[in-house]
Amino acid sequence: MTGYSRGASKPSRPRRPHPPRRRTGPSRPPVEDPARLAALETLRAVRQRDAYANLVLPQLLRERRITGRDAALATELTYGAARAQGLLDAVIEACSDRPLSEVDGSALDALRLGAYQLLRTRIPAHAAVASTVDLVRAELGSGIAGFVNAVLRRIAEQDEAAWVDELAPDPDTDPIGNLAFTHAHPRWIAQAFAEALGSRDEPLKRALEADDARPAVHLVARPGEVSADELAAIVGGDVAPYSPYGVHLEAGAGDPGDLEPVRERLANVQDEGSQLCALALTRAPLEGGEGDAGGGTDDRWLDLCAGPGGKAALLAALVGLEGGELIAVEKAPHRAELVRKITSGLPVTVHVADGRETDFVEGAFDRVLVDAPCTGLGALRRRPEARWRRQPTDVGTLTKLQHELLTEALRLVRPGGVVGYVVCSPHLSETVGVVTDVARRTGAEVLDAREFFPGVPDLGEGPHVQLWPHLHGTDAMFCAVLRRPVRALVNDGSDGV
Ligand SMILES: C[S@@+](CC[C@H](N)C(=O)[O-])C[C@H]1O[C@@H](n2cnc3c(N)ncnc32)[C@H](O)[C@@H]1O
Repeated sequence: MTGYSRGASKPSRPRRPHPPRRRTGPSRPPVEDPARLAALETLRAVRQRDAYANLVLPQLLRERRITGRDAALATELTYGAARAQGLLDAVIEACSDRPLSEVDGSALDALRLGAYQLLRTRIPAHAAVASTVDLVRAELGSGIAGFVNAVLRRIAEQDEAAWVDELAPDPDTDPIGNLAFTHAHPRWIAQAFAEALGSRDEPLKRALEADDARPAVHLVARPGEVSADELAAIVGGDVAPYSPYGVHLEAGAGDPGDLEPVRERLANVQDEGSQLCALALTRAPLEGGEGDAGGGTDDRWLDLCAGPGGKAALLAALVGLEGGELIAVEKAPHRAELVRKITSGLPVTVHVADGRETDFVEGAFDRVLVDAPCTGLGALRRRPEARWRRQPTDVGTLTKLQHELLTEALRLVRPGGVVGYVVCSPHLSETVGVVTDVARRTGAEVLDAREFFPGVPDLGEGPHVQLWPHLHGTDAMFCAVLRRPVRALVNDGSDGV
């Protein structure tokens, strides 16, 4: 399986002038190629035990003291091969004498690593093939090395563009499938992007292209501690275009966790889109005067899905400057612990609880953030293997939870208070679908969220905001802002969904 549905137009296989040569005999001693070995082992962990490449690889690099150019090479090859997996698999399958399901898993990892070097890097073909084959021979023996050598040599016969031309679905009959293949996305995800963008041509192409590139790391300066200008000067980055607290680092600038301001808790790693969505919640005007129940206050904020705590830290720093406090709720205990760590020193109380079943009284908060669990289709750039792991069936389970959390948030906010609903996904079921339905059922007022993203261009027709990598340089975050009416909330008795 390659992850692409090519339907009736399954391509003919290329000619194979050289049948695979099977080598036998004694294995060579282990190769001295720490970068590729680390990449191969990470790809194996991703395949075998559903590991996350961006957790496994940094740990391997640290343990083996792999630094500098070797670390950069290992990172490029691992994340690149994980991201492009479906495209690579289609090419590998076209060059193999057996279906992928019959290829040994470890050999497949090596083939992905080799194919990525051949198709998507400037590493000379002979070096890409030889280094991969050496690794396989040392790790798996000469027999498998011969097979890998034969497949990689066939892949090397043409470049990525030629393979795409040969294997991608016809752009005239299946434009979305063609763009999905070309930019290494599963078709259903490209389809979801197309629906959110209202386009199956140039905007979709630009969105998928940007989503396939390595993202820059963004930092957020902690309000009240350091300004974005100061942070940019300290870390050698650029002040972000839209977030007053944001700083962009150069791609490949090393581990941001090693930066002194991050170690000293003056700054955190946080995508600029996440910063903007958290800030939107703080910018929406509240209603209700001193005489109203709970009215006139703005000092008790709630983050209903807080882990690992990036937005909680930003919100807490801001509410803290005004003498208020943030309550952070997180269901998973280990993620609640991360919230405690990242918000230490800030006015935050962390509760381990299900956000749908807390002990808080109705109307207890002035502002509530629901940064709901979601498919994460908006942050695929940052999670290399995620696009091939997520399934369309994940969407239904998540939208049910999203409905329930947003409904509860509207109960917990005071009349006249505001709720920010945020997901890191452009999938319409998780975004507009959830908000429209909950607003209809509860009678909550949907505000024009674009007003709370000052200076940010290309925000479309509103009232919700959908950010995009190709338009804003951020993750594809979605943000809606709802206000609980000063009159009572409607309860239509249904559980939603
Ligand atoms: C998108 S993440 C939140 C990211 C976070 N706001 C940040 O900026 O770092 C969603 C979080 O919700 C948590 N979660 C899932 N189901 C939940 C529930 N029923 N109640 C509360 N938290 C939940 C997940 O464990 C996850 O940590």
